[in-house]
Amino acid sequence: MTERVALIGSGNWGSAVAKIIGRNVRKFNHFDNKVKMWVFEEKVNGQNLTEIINTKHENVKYLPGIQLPSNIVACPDLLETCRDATMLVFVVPHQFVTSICKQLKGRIPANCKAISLIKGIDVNADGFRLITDMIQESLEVPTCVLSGANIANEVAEEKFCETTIGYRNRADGELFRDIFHTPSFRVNIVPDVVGVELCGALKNIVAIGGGLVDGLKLGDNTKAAIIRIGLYEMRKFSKMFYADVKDETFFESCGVADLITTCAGGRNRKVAEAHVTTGKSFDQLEKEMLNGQKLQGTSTAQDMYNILSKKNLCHEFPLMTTIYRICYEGIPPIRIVEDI
Ligand SMILES: NC(=O)C1=CN([C@@H]2O[C@H](COP(=O)(O)OP(=O)(O)OC[C@H]3O[C@@H](n4cnc5c(N)ncnc54)[C@H](O)[C@@H]3O)[C@@H](O)[C@H]2O)C=CC1
Ligand SMILES: O=C(CO)COP(=O)(O)O
Repeated sequence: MTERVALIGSGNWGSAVAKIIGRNVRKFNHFDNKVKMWVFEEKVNGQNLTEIINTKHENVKYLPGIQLPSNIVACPDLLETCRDATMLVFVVPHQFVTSICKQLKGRIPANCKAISLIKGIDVNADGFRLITDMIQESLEVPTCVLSGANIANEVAEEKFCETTIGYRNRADGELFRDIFHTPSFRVNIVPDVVGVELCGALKNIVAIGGGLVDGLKLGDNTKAAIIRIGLYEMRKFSKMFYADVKDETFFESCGVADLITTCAGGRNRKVAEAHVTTGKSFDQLEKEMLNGQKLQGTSTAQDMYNILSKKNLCHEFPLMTTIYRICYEGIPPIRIVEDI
């Protein structure tokens, strides 16, 4: 059977993986060579971003300077992008997934499989859900996850790194590995969707902590302590809510490696550092510094705080709780070391 891949999202990470997927589908006979990529349409210098991508083969706004393969076709219509797909790659900021799933519900082929590259969780009045569960339940498609130490610009420049795919069904994990694995983007597949996904979501909160430490000029030992305590709280939270999460997962690229890279070079780190040095709010800095890209760590800190406070568990997660309070209650950033 010929598989047809559709990409849902075209930001910084979405565009970097488009480069990989566009090349990889050409290497195998079991993939259609054309890959449609849904673009949230916007004007860039008066021109539609989809038109720019389809003529210049470059996402000039979200991944400038990187050539995309010509078989990546930008499409502004979500339903048209996914109409005949058999493999859906979700790669949008997590706040947009609910509305995307609502639009796609009942409108995709029955034999579809999905993978989420999204780092975040979904919190509502009843509790919280993994993004993979949300996709799987609303679209009724088996859903894997991909997460790792993968700063998009470095991946797009083909600097070596690793990543982790979590699968429920091994055949799906292997099929998705085919479209992502390259010599410079090494994929390991593991049977722990929940562990891989929670690592990716929760490390963004710790990355805010890493940036606060940088802004306060507390040094490398303090940063390492934040990373260690963060890893501990990530594992504790994951196992508290999902007893089957595996310890080994925290040693994969999605675990300790992603924590290290994001605390060194990610957007969450950069904006948190600027929050300390300028005193400006995270929302304002996101607009000023990221040119349309989205921060995930602050809203995930809020999501996690909502979960913990409802269950009277904040005292068991002092780092995550303090990061929330710095972001949303305005307590002084130095409390990151005083309150843990
Ligand atoms: N950028 C990176 O280095 C990495 C990002 N990720 C994760 O990938 C996911 C996607 O992030 P990026 O591709 O970096 O996105 P981004 O933050 O670069 O870009 C934001 C995207 O959201 C779109 N958008 C804006 N308003 C929208 C709306 N109302 N509805 C739908 N889309 C809208 C924009 O058009 C743009 O494509 C996130 O969960 C992120 O944590 C994971 C690994 C690396
Ligand atoms: O997830 C990432 C790297 O693996 C990117 O992190 P930021 O969103 O903080 O840039």
